[in-house]
Amino acid sequence: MKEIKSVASAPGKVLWIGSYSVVFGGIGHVIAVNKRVHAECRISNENLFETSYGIFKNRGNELIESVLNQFRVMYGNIPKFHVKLINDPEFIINGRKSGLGSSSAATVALTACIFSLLSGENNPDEVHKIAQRANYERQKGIGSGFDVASAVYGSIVYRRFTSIEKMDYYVKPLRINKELVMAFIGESFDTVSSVAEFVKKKDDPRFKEIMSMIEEENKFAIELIEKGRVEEAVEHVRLARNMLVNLATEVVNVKIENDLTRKLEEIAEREGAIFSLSPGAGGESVVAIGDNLERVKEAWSKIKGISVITLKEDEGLKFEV
Ligand SMILES: Nc1ncnc2c1ncn2[C@@H]1O[C@H](COP(=O)(O)OP(=O)(O)O)[C@@H](O)[C@H]1O
Ligand SMILES: C[C@@](O)(CCOP(=O)(O)OP(=O)(O)O)CC(=O)O
Repeated sequence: MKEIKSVASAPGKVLWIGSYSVVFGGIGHVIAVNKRVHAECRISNENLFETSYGIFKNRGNELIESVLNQFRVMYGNIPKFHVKLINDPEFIINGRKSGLGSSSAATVALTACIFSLLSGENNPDEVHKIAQRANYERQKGIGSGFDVASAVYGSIVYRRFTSIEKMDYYVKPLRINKELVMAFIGESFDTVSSVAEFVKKKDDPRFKEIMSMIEEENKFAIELIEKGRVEEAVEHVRLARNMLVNLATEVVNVKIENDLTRKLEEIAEREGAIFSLSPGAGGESVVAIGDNLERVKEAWSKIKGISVITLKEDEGLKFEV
Protein backbone atom coordinates (compact mmCIF):
# COMPACT_ATOMS: atom_id res chain seq x y z
CA MET A 1 0.00 0.00 0.00
CA LYS A 2 1.25 3.50 -0.80
CA GLU A 3 2.28 5.41 2.31
CA ILE A 4 0.25 8.57 2.83
CA LYS A 5 2.27 11.71 3.34
CA SER A 6 1.63 15.39 2.96
CA VAL A 7 4.06 18.14 2.09
CA ALA A 8 3.60 21.89 2.52
CA SER A 9 5.76 25.00 2.70
CA ALA A 10 5.22 28.55 3.96
CA PRO A 11 7.18 31.78 3.40
CA GLY A 12 8.92 34.23 5.68
CA LYS A 13 7.97 37.91 5.62
CA VAL A 14 9.00 41.54 5.75
CA LEU A 15 6.60 43.94 7.51
CA TRP A 16 7.26 47.36 6.00
CA ILE A 17 3.93 49.16 6.58
CA GLY A 18 2.18 49.05 9.95
CA SER A 19 4.88 47.99 12.41
CA TYR A 20 3.47 48.45 15.93
CA SER A 21 0.35 50.27 14.70
CA VAL A 22 -0.97 46.89 13.47
CA VAL A 23 -0.91 45.63 17.08
CA PHE A 24 -3.38 48.40 17.97
CA GLY A 25 -5.79 47.71 15.10
CA GLY A 26 -4.00 49.64 12.35
CA ILE A 27 -3.68 48.61 8.73
CA GLY A 28 -0.46 46.99 7.52
CA HIS A 29 1.20 45.63 4.43
CA VAL A 30 3.53 42.65 4.61
CA ILE A 31 5.66 41.16 1.86
CA ALA A 32 6.03 37.37 1.72
CA VAL A 33 9.55 36.34 0.70
CA ASN A 34 11.23 33.36 -0.90
CA LYS A 35 12.80 31.97 2.28
CA ARG A 36 10.50 29.17 3.34
CA VAL A 37 9.85 26.52 5.98
CA HIS A 38 9.21 23.04 4.55
CA ALA A 39 7.06 20.45 6.31
CA GLU A 40 6.62 16.78 5.47
CA CYS A 41 4.25 14.66 7.57
CA ARG A 42 3.29 10.98 7.76
CA ILE A 43 1.12 9.05 10.18
CA SER A 44 3.42 6.76 12.17
CA ASN A 45 3.66 4.32 15.11
CA GLU A 46 5.51 6.87 17.21
CA ASN A 47 5.95 10.63 17.34
CA LEU A 48 9.19 11.71 15.70
CA PHE A 49 9.89 15.33 14.80
CA GLU A 50 13.05 16.08 12.81
CA THR A 51 13.46 19.85 12.75
CA SER A 52 15.96 22.66 12.16
CA TYR A 53 15.93 23.01 15.95
CA GLY A 54 16.75 19.36 16.72
CA ILE A 55 15.11 15.95 16.81
CA PHE A 56 12.24 15.44 19.23
CA LYS A 57 10.77 12.01 20.09
CA ASN A 58 7.42 11.55 21.75
CA ARG A 59 6.77 15.26 22.47
CA GLY A 60 7.65 18.06 20.08
CA ASN A 61 9.07 21.42 21.10
CA GLU A 62 6.79 24.28 22.19
CA LEU A 63 5.97 25.28 18.62
CA ILE A 64 5.06 21.75 17.52
CA GLU A 65 2.98 21.11 20.64
CA SER A 66 1.13 24.41 20.18
CA VAL A 67 0.01 23.17 16.75
CA LEU A 68 -0.78 19.59 17.82
CA ASN A 69 -2.83 20.93 20.75
CA GLN A 70 -5.15 22.68 18.30
CA PHE A 71 -5.78 19.38 16.53
CA ARG A 72 -6.31 17.60 19.88
CA VAL A 73 -9.01 20.16 20.67
CA MET A 74 -10.59 19.77 17.21
CA TYR A 75 -10.43 15.97 16.84
CA GLY A 76 -10.03 14.60 20.40
CA ASN A 77 -7.61 11.75 19.77
CA ILE A 78 -5.03 12.31 17.07
CA PRO A 79 -2.61 9.76 15.59
CA LYS A 80 1.17 9.86 15.99
CA PHE A 81 3.26 11.53 13.34
CA HIS A 82 6.66 11.44 11.70
CA VAL A 83 7.34 15.08 10.79
CA LYS A 84 10.21 16.85 9.04
CA LEU A 85 10.12 20.60 9.62
CA ILE A 86 13.08 22.27 7.95
CA ASN A 87 13.80 25.98 7.50
CA ASP A 88 15.71 27.56 4.63
CA PRO A 89 19.11 28.54 6.09
CA GLU A 90 18.54 32.32 5.76
CA PHE A 91 16.16 32.31 8.74
CA ILE A 92 19.34 32.28 10.80
CA ILE A 93 22.15 34.67 9.84
CA ASN A 94 25.48 34.35 11.67
CA GLY A 95 23.81 32.36 14.44
CA ARG A 96 21.03 34.91 15.08
CA LYS A 97 17.39 35.03 14.02
CA SER A 98 17.04 37.06 10.85
CA GLY A 99 13.58 38.45 11.62
CA LEU A 100 12.13 36.78 8.53
CA GLY A 101 9.75 34.92 10.83
CA SER A 102 10.65 31.24 11.09
CA SER A 103 8.19 30.58 13.91
CA SER A 104 5.12 31.75 11.99
CA ALA A 105 6.21 30.05 8.76
CA ALA A 106 6.93 26.82 10.68
CA THR A 107 3.56 27.04 12.47
CA VAL A 108 1.72 27.45 9.17
CA ALA A 109 3.68 24.77 7.27
CA LEU A 110 3.16 22.24 10.08
CA THR A 111 -0.52 23.11 10.54
CA ALA A 112 -1.12 22.73 6.80
CA CYS A 113 0.57 19.39 6.51
CA ILE A 114 -1.16 17.87 9.58
CA PHE A 115 -4.53 19.33 8.55
CA SER A 116 -4.15 17.86 5.10
CA LEU A 117 -3.40 14.38 6.57
CA LEU A 118 -6.29 14.46 9.04
CA SER A 119 -8.99 16.07 6.91
CA GLY A 120 -7.91 15.13 3.40
CA GLU A 121 -8.41 18.79 2.48
CA ASN A 122 -6.02 21.54 1.41
CA ASN A 123 -7.94 24.48 2.83
CA PRO A 124 -5.83 27.64 3.42
CA ASP A 125 -8.58 29.49 5.34
CA GLU A 126 -8.90 26.65 7.87
CA VAL A 127 -5.12 26.37 8.13
CA HIS A 128 -4.94 30.11 8.79
CA LYS A 129 -7.43 29.98 11.66
CA ILE A 130 -5.78 26.98 13.31
CA ALA A 131 -2.28 28.45 12.93
CA GLN A 132 -3.40 31.83 14.34
CA ARG A 133 -4.79 30.09 17.43
CA ALA A 134 -1.60 28.04 17.91
CA ASN A 135 0.54 31.15 17.50
CA TYR A 136 -1.67 33.24 19.79
CA GLU A 137 -1.54 30.67 22.57
CA ARG A 138 2.23 30.22 22.23
CA GLN A 139 2.81 34.00 22.30
CA LYS A 140 0.29 34.45 25.12
CA GLY A 141 -1.76 36.91 23.11
CA ILE A 142 1.11 39.27 22.24
CA GLY A 143 1.48 40.29 18.60
CA SER A 144 -0.81 40.98 15.67
CA GLY A 145 -0.64 37.72 13.71
CA PHE A 146 0.39 39.51 10.49
CA ASP A 147 3.22 37.00 10.08
CA VAL A 148 0.93 33.97 10.27
CA ALA A 149 -1.49 35.58 7.80
CA SER A 150 1.26 36.28 5.27
CA ALA A 151 2.70 32.78 5.71
CA VAL A 152 -0.72 31.58 4.47
CA TYR A 153 -1.80 34.25 1.97
CA GLY A 154 1.52 35.71 0.73
CA SER A 155 1.92 39.50 0.37
CA ILE A 156 -1.16 41.04 1.94
CA VAL A 157 -2.90 44.07 3.35
CA TYR A 158 -3.67 43.02 6.93
CA ARG A 159 -5.75 44.22 9.84
CA ARG A 160 -5.63 42.20 13.03
CA PHE A 161 -8.63 40.39 14.54
CA THR A 162 -10.24 42.21 17.47
CA SER A 163 -10.43 38.94 19.41
CA ILE A 164 -9.13 35.44 18.81
CA GLU A 165 -12.66 34.01 19.14
CA LYS A 166 -14.16 36.36 16.54
CA MET A 167 -11.29 35.95 14.04
CA ASP A 168 -12.56 39.10 12.33
CA TYR A 169 -9.23 39.88 10.65
CA TYR A 170 -8.99 41.61 7.27
CA VAL A 171 -6.72 40.07 4.66
CA LYS A 172 -6.37 41.12 1.04
CA PRO A 173 -3.63 39.80 -1.25
CA LEU A 174 -1.50 42.63 -2.67
CA ARG A 175 1.91 42.16 -4.24
CA ILE A 176 4.33 45.07 -4.63
CA ASN A 177 6.42 43.49 -7.42
CA LYS A 178 9.68 45.11 -6.36
CA GLU A 179 13.16 43.81 -5.62
CA LEU A 180 14.27 43.49 -2.02
CA VAL A 181 17.72 43.38 -0.47
CA MET A 182 18.28 42.88 3.23
CA ALA A 183 21.24 43.71 5.47
CA PHE A 184 21.77 42.11 8.88
CA ILE A 185 23.68 44.11 11.43
CA GLY A 186 24.34 41.35 13.95
CA GLU A 187 21.92 42.63 16.60
CA SER A 188 18.96 40.72 18.06
CA PHE A 189 15.91 42.78 18.91
CA ASP A 190 13.46 41.70 21.60
CA THR A 191 10.11 42.15 19.85
CA VAL A 192 7.98 40.99 22.79
CA SER A 193 9.48 43.49 25.29
CA SER A 194 9.33 46.29 22.76
CA VAL A 195 5.64 45.62 22.00
CA ALA A 196 5.00 45.46 25.77
CA GLU A 197 6.48 49.00 26.13
CA PHE A 198 4.16 50.25 23.37
CA VAL A 199 1.16 48.62 25.07
CA LYS A 200 1.96 50.45 28.33
CA LYS A 201 1.53 53.79 26.54
CA LYS A 202 -1.58 52.94 24.53
CA ASP A 203 -3.90 55.29 26.45
CA ASP A 204 -1.51 58.25 26.49
CA PRO A 205 -3.16 61.07 24.48
CA ARG A 206 0.05 61.81 22.54
CA PHE A 207 0.38 58.13 21.68
CA LYS A 208 -3.19 58.01 20.36
CA GLU A 209 -2.79 61.19 18.34
CA ILE A 210 0.44 60.12 16.66
CA MET A 211 -0.91 56.61 16.02
CA SER A 212 -3.95 58.04 14.27
CA MET A 213 -1.73 60.22 12.05
CA ILE A 214 0.42 57.18 11.24
CA GLU A 215 -2.74 55.29 10.34
CA GLU A 216 -3.82 57.99 7.87
CA GLU A 217 -0.49 57.89 6.04
CA ASN A 218 -0.44 54.09 5.97
CA LYS A 219 -3.96 54.03 4.53
CA PHE A 220 -2.95 56.47 1.78
CA ALA A 221 0.11 54.39 1.03
CA ILE A 222 -1.88 51.17 0.72
CA GLU A 223 -4.50 52.79 -1.52
CA LEU A 224 -1.71 53.95 -3.85
CA ILE A 225 -0.08 50.51 -3.90
CA GLU A 226 -3.48 49.06 -4.83
CA LYS A 227 -3.42 51.40 -7.84
CA GLY A 228 0.10 50.24 -8.74
CA ARG A 229 1.63 53.61 -7.69
CA VAL A 230 4.31 52.26 -5.36
CA GLU A 231 6.75 55.17 -5.91
CA GLU A 232 4.11 57.66 -4.69
CA ALA A 233 3.07 55.33 -1.88
CA VAL A 234 6.55 55.27 -0.35
CA GLU A 235 6.36 59.00 0.39
CA HIS A 236 3.44 58.27 2.73
CA VAL A 237 5.23 55.26 4.19
CA ARG A 238 8.17 57.56 4.88
CA LEU A 239 6.02 60.10 6.74
CA ALA A 240 4.41 57.35 8.80
CA ARG A 241 7.78 55.81 9.52
CA ASN A 242 9.27 59.09 10.75
CA MET A 243 6.31 59.56 13.06
CA LEU A 244 6.69 56.02 14.38
CA VAL A 245 10.38 56.53 15.09
CA ASN A 246 9.56 59.73 17.00
CA LEU A 247 6.74 58.05 18.90
CA ALA A 248 9.03 55.17 19.84
CA THR A 249 11.86 57.46 20.95
CA GLU A 250 9.93 60.23 22.65
CA VAL A 251 6.80 58.63 24.08
CA VAL A 252 7.49 54.91 24.39
CA ASN A 253 11.22 55.08 25.09
CA VAL A 254 12.26 52.27 22.75
CA LYS A 255 14.87 52.57 19.97
CA ILE A 256 13.62 50.99 16.75
CA GLU A 257 16.41 52.48 14.61
CA ASN A 258 20.05 53.10 15.52
CA ASP A 259 23.10 54.80 13.94
CA LEU A 260 23.93 51.75 11.86
CA THR A 261 20.40 51.12 10.55
CA ARG A 262 20.14 54.82 9.63
CA LYS A 263 23.50 54.73 7.86
CA LEU A 264 22.46 51.65 5.85
CA GLU A 265 19.17 53.32 4.90
CA GLU A 266 20.95 56.44 3.70
CA ILE A 267 23.33 54.36 1.59
CA ALA A 268 20.44 52.35 0.13
CA GLU A 269 18.50 55.42 -0.94
CA ARG A 270 21.62 57.10 -2.31
CA GLU A 271 22.38 53.98 -4.37
CA GLY A 272 18.93 53.82 -5.97
CA ALA A 273 16.45 52.16 -3.57
CA ILE A 274 13.05 53.85 -3.57
CA PHE A 275 12.76 53.23 0.17
CA SER A 276 14.71 51.65 2.99
CA LEU A 277 13.84 50.95 6.63
CA SER A 278 14.47 48.65 9.54
CA PRO A 279 11.41 46.38 9.13
CA GLY A 280 9.15 44.70 11.68
CA ALA A 281 9.94 45.53 15.28
CA GLY A 282 13.18 47.18 14.05
CA GLY A 283 16.81 47.27 15.09
CA GLU A 284 18.12 43.97 13.69
CA SER A 285 18.06 44.39 9.91
CA VAL A 286 17.51 46.91 7.12
CA VAL A 287 15.58 46.26 3.94
CA ALA A 288 15.94 48.16 0.67
CA ILE A 289 13.06 48.20 -1.81
CA GLY A 290 13.43 49.15 -5.46
CA ASP A 291 13.86 48.06 -9.06
CA ASN A 292 17.54 47.49 -9.53
CA LEU A 293 19.39 47.07 -6.27
CA GLU A 294 22.79 45.78 -7.43
CA ARG A 295 24.49 49.02 -6.33
CA VAL A 296 22.84 48.89 -2.93
CA LYS A 297 24.00 45.34 -2.47
CA GLU A 298 27.54 46.22 -3.46
CA ALA A 299 27.73 49.27 -1.20
CA TRP A 300 26.27 47.42 1.80
CA SER A 301 28.57 44.44 1.29
CA LYS A 302 31.62 46.70 1.72
CA ILE A 303 30.63 47.54 5.30
CA LYS A 304 32.35 45.41 7.93
CA GLY A 305 30.15 43.04 9.93
CA ILE A 306 27.12 43.32 7.62
CA SER A 307 25.60 40.26 5.91
CA VAL A 308 23.52 40.93 2.80
CA ILE A 309 20.92 38.73 1.11
CA THR A 310 18.63 39.20 -1.88
CA LEU A 311 14.95 38.36 -1.36
CA LYS A 312 12.16 37.86 -3.87
CA GLU A 313 8.49 38.34 -3.27
CA ASP A 314 6.93 34.88 -3.03
CA GLU A 315 3.65 33.01 -2.80
CA GLY A 316 1.99 32.13 0.48
CA LEU A 317 1.28 28.58 1.65
CA LYS A 318 1.92 25.85 -0.93
CA PHE A 319 0.63 22.31 -0.64
CA GLU A 320 3.21 20.30 -2.51
CA VAL A 321 1.67 16.82 -2.63
N1 LIG B 1 11.52 24.24 11.86
C1 LIG B 1 11.25 24.45 13.14
N2 LIG B 1 10.96 23.40 13.94
C2 LIG B 1 10.69 23.57 15.24
N3 LIG B 1 10.67 24.76 15.84
C3 LIG B 1 10.94 25.84 15.11
C4 LIG B 1 11.24 25.75 13.72
N4 LIG B 1 11.47 26.98 13.25
C5 LIG B 1 11.34 27.82 14.29
N5 LIG B 1 11.03 27.14 15.41
C6 LIG B 1 10.80 27.69 16.77
O1 LIG B 1 10.63 29.09 16.67
C7 LIG B 1 11.66 29.77 17.41
C8 LIG B 1 12.09 31.01 16.62
O2 LIG B 1 11.10 31.97 16.80
P1 LIG B 1 11.47 33.48 17.03
O3 LIG B 1 12.57 33.60 18.04
O4 LIG B 1 10.19 34.20 17.27
O5 LIG B 1 12.13 33.88 15.63
P2 LIG B 1 11.44 34.20 14.24
O6 LIG B 1 11.45 35.72 14.19
O7 LIG B 1 12.35 33.59 13.21
O8 LIG B 1 10.07 33.65 14.24
C9 LIG B 1 12.78 28.77 17.56
O9 LIG B 1 13.53 29.00 18.73
C10 LIG B 1 12.02 27.45 17.63
O10 LIG B 1 11.58 27.22 18.95
C1 LIG C 1 6.10 45.17 16.23
C2 LIG C 1 5.17 44.30 15.39
O1 LIG C 1 4.17 45.13 14.80
C3 LIG C 1 5.92 43.66 14.25
C4 LIG C 1 7.00 42.68 14.64
O2 LIG C 1 7.53 42.20 13.47
P1 LIG C 1 8.85 41.32 13.31
O3 LIG C 1 8.89 41.00 11.86
O4 LIG C 1 10.02 42.04 13.86
O5 LIG C 1 8.47 40.08 14.20
P2 LIG C 1 9.34 38.92 14.87
O6 LIG C 1 9.96 38.20 13.73
O7 LIG C 1 8.29 38.12 15.59
O8 LIG C 1 10.35 39.56 15.78
C5 LIG C 1 4.51 43.27 16.31
C6 LIG C 1 3.38 42.51 15.63
O9 LIG C 1 2.73 43.03 14.72
O10 LIG C 1 3.12 41.39 16.07
